[in-house]
Amino acid sequence: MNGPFAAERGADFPSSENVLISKVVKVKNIDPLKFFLENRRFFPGRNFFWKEKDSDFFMAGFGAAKIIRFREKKDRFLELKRYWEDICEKLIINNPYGPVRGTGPLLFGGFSFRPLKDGALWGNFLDGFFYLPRYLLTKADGETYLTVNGGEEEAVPEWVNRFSEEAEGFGLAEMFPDESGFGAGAYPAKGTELQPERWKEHVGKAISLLKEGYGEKVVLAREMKVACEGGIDAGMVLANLFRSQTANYLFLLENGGEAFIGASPERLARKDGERICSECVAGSAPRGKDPQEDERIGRELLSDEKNLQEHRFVVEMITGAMARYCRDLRVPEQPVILNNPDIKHLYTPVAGILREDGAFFDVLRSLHPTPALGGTPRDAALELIGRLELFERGLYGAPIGWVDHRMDGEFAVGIRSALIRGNEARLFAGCGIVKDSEAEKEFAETRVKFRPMLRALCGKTWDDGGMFDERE
Ligand SMILES: C=C(O[C@H]1C=CC=C(C(=O)O)[C@@H]1O)C(=O)O
Ligand SMILES: [Mg+2]
Repeated sequence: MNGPFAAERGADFPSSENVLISKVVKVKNIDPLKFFLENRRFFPGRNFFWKEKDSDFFMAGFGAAKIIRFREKKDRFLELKRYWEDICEKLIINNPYGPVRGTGPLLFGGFSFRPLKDGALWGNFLDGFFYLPRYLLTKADGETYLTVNGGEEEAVPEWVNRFSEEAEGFGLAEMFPDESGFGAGAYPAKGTELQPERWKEHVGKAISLLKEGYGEKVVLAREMKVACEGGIDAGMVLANLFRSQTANYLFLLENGGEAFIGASPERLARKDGERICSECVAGSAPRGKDPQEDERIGRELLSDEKNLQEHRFVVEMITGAMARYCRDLRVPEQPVILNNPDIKHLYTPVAGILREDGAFFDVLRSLHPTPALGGTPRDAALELIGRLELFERGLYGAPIGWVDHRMDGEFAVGIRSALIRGNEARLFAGCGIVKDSEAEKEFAETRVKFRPMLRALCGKTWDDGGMFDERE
């Protein structure tokens, strides 16, 4: 394997010889986000946060009982699956509450979009990066649980109890006292679009190649850089996203001095017992300025041939992949509109019953990347992405989420996301290119997709002027 991190040590599966003890206790109901923001300082660079899409399910992970950071040998999904099964064979679980989703031993993390070629941006995450958290706070079905994972049984640590008592006393607004958001805009920030003209040229090339019959669809993404004097607090960005992106997944994955963060509308797969589901989210339009305009844009999107094409490739592929593993597959015939604060999407849910329990990793592996992030046919699209995209995707557009010892879990697609490092953030946004695409329109679509993260980082977007005119 080439690249600057090739010789790095410790980048593999850690030993799985020891018995793992996982203890679950119910704790007083506390606000998971507040709890996370207040206590992540005890485990610098070793935390994660997850909120499920459209639900009141949260997980906050603190510290690591194990860190799993690996390169692909042959098949990352199956390599991780084997490793996790091995750990799970030696588990002792002390959980008096029965199987509550998201409690007990589980891995949280993400894969890279493809095995990395160049470690410059994503070297610390490698091809897969997961935690078995030392402490895990879970909110599920209105109850709050704490899981403690380690080599021996341990009482609930003092910092958890202390927080429970004090939690009533303050809100998010007190943690981030700033009128323009939870700290957003509190310091000067500068946004730079990286190589926008070159990106449009490459989109033009992709359109020509598709017209020549090279393929049907390819997703091309681009990057922005936001620099903030005085550093970026990933916790503040998370709080801002939490406030604005209520229907989306919310994720933060810390890795030492770096953090991958996002608010994605797109589910890759969710498994709960034998039930499994995925989602087709592709085809986009901006929100209207008032309810009438918004309704009109929605109606037009539902009958717009170019966007319907983008969407159809995703439905065909996901349906085919799920059919290999499921029975009783349910797929609506027509998409509906999925609304986010800045953007509308075409949306089709896909759900079924797994024929073989434990096949979660197999499903993930066959779904990723769907044509919402790769293209059709997959191999031709991936080749084009390699040739035409101007950065390495890493965790952008890749599966991020969790899996437990029953092989239940959930993965989102890591879009509407950013990588934060020191006082700089890299933001990513892409769009589905088909034969009928136009480079300028696709460019405008990526600008809409950057908006939520820009606002969460610096309280401003394109409309506010002044800070986004510089280009590299
Ligand atoms: C690739 C992205 O969005 C995908 C998901 C939904 C809609 C898309 C579209 O309409 O182009 C993209 O396929 C992104 O947000 O970076
Ligand atoms: Mg699109």
